[in-house]
Amino acid sequence: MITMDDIIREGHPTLRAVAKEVPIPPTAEDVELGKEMLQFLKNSQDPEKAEELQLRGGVGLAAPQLDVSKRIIAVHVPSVDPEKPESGISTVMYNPKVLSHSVQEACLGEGEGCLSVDREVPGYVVRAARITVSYFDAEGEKHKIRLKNYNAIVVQHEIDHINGIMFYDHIDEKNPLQLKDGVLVIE
Ligand SMILES: O=CN(O)CCNC(=O)c1cccc(Cl)c1Cl
Ligand code: NI
Repeated sequence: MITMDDIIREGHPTLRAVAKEVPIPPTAEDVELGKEMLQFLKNSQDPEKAEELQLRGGVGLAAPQLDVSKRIIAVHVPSVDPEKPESGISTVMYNPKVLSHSVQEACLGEGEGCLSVDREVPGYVVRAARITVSYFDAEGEKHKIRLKNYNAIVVQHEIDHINGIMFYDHIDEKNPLQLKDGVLVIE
């Protein structure tokens, strides 16, 4: 079971490496890793489990954060609206790839955080508001999905990790809370 002890922190070189594509269909080992990554996210969002296991909450996780330099990410974003269950996303993506993205940009009003960063880094992380992503699932099936708003932001944060990019790389150091016109602020 993955706990905080398995998560490497900034300064570890694996966080700055470009991770390698995995064979498709994924190996049993890579399937198991994906399952454990998704379970970690669910545990981290369960108040009792998070307390018991001392987990920081997360909506996404990338294999490099576990010192595994492979292009595997997990996302578990609960739908905020029970009427629209499809508004959340819960899946493991093997070799995810952004095929296209909107010109429209967006950011989270409260900024971003990262389990590999043990400090608050204030500032807007401006990303594409909508993305089209292709990826393979645990069975080796190819998917092509369109994401927007919070789901799109989270998947971009994770795909950054497999490319050695940290969220604060996107923050304008001189004006971290400066916002260009037209950037959608997601609350
Ligand atoms: O790479 C994944 N993590 O570091 C897990 C912890 N961070 C989050 O859950 C998180 C928090 C805020 C905004 C975004 Cl986009 C994300 Cl992803
Ligand atoms: Ni992160």
